[in-house]
Amino acid sequence: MLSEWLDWTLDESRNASRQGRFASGHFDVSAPGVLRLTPDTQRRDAHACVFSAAIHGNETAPVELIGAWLSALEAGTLTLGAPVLVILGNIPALKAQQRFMHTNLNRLFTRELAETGKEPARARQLMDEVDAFFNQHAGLPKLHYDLHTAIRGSLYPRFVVEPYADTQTHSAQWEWLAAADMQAVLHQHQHSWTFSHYSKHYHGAQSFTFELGRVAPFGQNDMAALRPMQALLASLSEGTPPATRPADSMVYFRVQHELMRHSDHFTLCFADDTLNFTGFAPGTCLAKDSQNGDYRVGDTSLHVVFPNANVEVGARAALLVAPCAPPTDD
Ligand SMILES: O=C(O)CCC(=O)N[C@@H](CCC(=O)O)C(=O)O
Ligand SMILES: [Zn+2]
Repeated sequence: MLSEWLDWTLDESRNASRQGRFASGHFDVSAPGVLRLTPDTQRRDAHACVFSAAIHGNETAPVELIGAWLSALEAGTLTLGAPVLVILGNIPALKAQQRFMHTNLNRLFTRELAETGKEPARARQLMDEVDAFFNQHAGLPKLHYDLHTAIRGSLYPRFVVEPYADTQTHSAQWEWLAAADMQAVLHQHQHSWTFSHYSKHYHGAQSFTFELGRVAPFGQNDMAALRPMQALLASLSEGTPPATRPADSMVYFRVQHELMRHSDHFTLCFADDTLNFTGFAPGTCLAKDSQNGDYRVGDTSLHVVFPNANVEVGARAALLVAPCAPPTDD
């Protein structure tokens, strides 16, 4: 059964069907943690939708959200009208309830990937699945929502990262995101090789990384705050136009600088409980690195997002961002 897929993915010893029917379509499991849903009747407004979760294994709210949405399809309270590829990214990390096992899966989504190991192998498998899905539905507009939660609290608890790529984001997306109660948007300034970037860069999909609150164990997420987001997933999967709200009801930031960890002796100069989007005045020291020296804010204030001193050497330790104007119409 469809709603058992999540449990079955986590417990491969259990028997579950690899394909079958539900009220408004059929499903098949094409790889572990990869579920393809095909509608009996495709609606005119349908997108080819990719909904992914658990690219980081300890981010459980998106898994609960996908679970609730699958249950509605199973119960027939929601009708599938668009093809959807559902992905649970890092299954060993999801079982272990940790961000990753060996390396951060969400930095590996490039066709030039040279690394070997379990997470690189999983990244290759997921890229192949996305390629096959978008090729199968080449006549439809493409969309990928990669659902996450953030490690720390945030001045804007729900926000999206817009990956950097040539494809322009349609103005309707901002209105849908605002209606889904996203509070902020962060435009990336360079290629980042995340999963959402993969779909945008290689397939021209409308694509975002969503941060849906703060990391918490299963059962401890504030799912009430995610009802508007669930409504957006529901509309997209029904193939009906999503609710809208003015785009300028969200605040917008652009990445100015990616703060990298260059050495073993790397520290951030602010408290561990500093909220995402906290601003720092010109001249403030933000990081100390024995290899790279101190990093200080330049002439204009910067806000810090995803600060994490414990990343691998050579990895991103924070995004430094500045406010920008809301996008204008297409
Ligand atoms: O809270 C944090 O520090 C990390 C949350 C998270 O996993 N964020 C994504 C953002 C991806 C992007 O930049 O588009 C990540 O770091 O992979
Ligand atoms: Zn994440």
